[in-house]
Amino acid sequence: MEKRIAILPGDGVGKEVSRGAVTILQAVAELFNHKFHFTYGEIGGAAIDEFGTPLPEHTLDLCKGSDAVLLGAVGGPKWDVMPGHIRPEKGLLKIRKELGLYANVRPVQYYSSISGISPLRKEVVEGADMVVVRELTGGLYFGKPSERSFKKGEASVVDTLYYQKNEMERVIRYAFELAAMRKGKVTSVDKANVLESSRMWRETAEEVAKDFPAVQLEHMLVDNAAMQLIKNPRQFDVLVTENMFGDILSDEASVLTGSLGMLPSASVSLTGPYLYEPIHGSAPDIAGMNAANPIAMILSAAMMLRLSFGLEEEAEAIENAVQQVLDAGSRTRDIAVFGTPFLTTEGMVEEIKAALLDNEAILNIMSAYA
Ligand SMILES: NC(=O)c1ccc[n+]([C@@H]2O[C@H](COP(=O)([O-])OP(=O)(O)OC[C@H]3O[C@@H](n4cnc5c(N)ncnc54)[C@H](O)[C@@H]3O)[C@@H](O)[C@H]2O)c1
Ligand SMILES: CC(C)[C@H](C(=O)O)[C@@H](O)C(=O)O
Ligand SMILES: [Mg+2]
Repeated sequence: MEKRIAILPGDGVGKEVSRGAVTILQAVAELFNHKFHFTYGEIGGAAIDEFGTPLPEHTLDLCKGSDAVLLGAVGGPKWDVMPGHIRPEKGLLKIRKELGLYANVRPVQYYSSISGISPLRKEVVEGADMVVVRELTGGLYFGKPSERSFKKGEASVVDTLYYQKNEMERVIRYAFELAAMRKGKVTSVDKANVLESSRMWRETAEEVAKDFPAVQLEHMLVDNAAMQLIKNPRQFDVLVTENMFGDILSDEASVLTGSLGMLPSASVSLTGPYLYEPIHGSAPDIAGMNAANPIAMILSAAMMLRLSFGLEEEAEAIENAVQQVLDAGSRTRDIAVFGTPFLTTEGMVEEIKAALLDNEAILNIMSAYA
């Protein structure tokens, strides 16, 4: 198979983890005899520095002309003080809007070999397996009016939570389709006791549910959902929710796995290429230190192979390699028990690559950690 993949490393650890994902994809191409053409584009702070805008036209064109897009992360303190309120994050919001990426799919998978890393008790997190489906091109992030150019000292400010019904309908439908292939339950998360938009969200969920008689629908208020996620995470299958609620709940859900560095995502559209990115940010506190966990990015690449290219076996090969190195005891700092040895970003990528290319290699890793 021959595919064009746009790589947008972005800022901070985004650059380090996307290098890792490309290494793994090259190994997959070699192993399974595919041709992946990687073309690099700028986004976020890196694009501001070079072109004065967080999403240059040529980056957008590159993405539109590719079969899939892999994105690292954007942002960092360097650009928090930019004049004219040019923010790296605006590039991310714009690419999501321009590519029509209406649903952001964030699987939260429990790995038994690193269960000790979560601050939650093993009995609570064991077996947790859910997907957060986050609406991605509407809601509070995109509603107008919005005073994105708030200036210090102003006495009032406005952000707007706006949705058209069809924007709710398509993402909720996606969640139901996903649940029908999984455990058959959708938890629709809203704030219907306060927000009018949430009342429409609830009504829409009820309407979509009629087309999926085998899928159970429950409604949950977002504040309760935040609590239930860490109290009893096994109750969840697919959660579907507004843009900002989904942003917050998915970072929270990463605590079940032990680290933000473990959670991949896929953003799907009705027409153009899908975009894949870890859910974490540019991690300025560890950027440039070869310390980031590349697994979220590598698992995002696996999601790309499965969802965009239909390469199920290849996706599974990556996921199995990740599972194997974790089972064998390989750790980056974020998932290492305090005081125990850990690998660099590159070290982890090399071990995953070795596991992918040669199952024998994993035995050597295991003996090294024994
Ligand atoms: N999709 C994106 O591009 C994205 C997502 C979130 C935040 N951001 C941006 O990133 C910048 C920093 O934001 P933040 O600090 O709130 O969130 P962050 O996700 O960058 O980091 C939060 C914490 O998680 C850790 N972490 C994140 N990814 C990790 C990884 N792969 N391995 C190990 N540890 C990891 C960081 O070290 C930090 O302690 C901001 O500018 C923010 O806007 C971008
Ligand atoms: C950087 C920011 C705009 C972004 C978001 O809120 O969508 C991030 O937190 C994410 O989760 O991808
Ligand atoms: Mg986020």
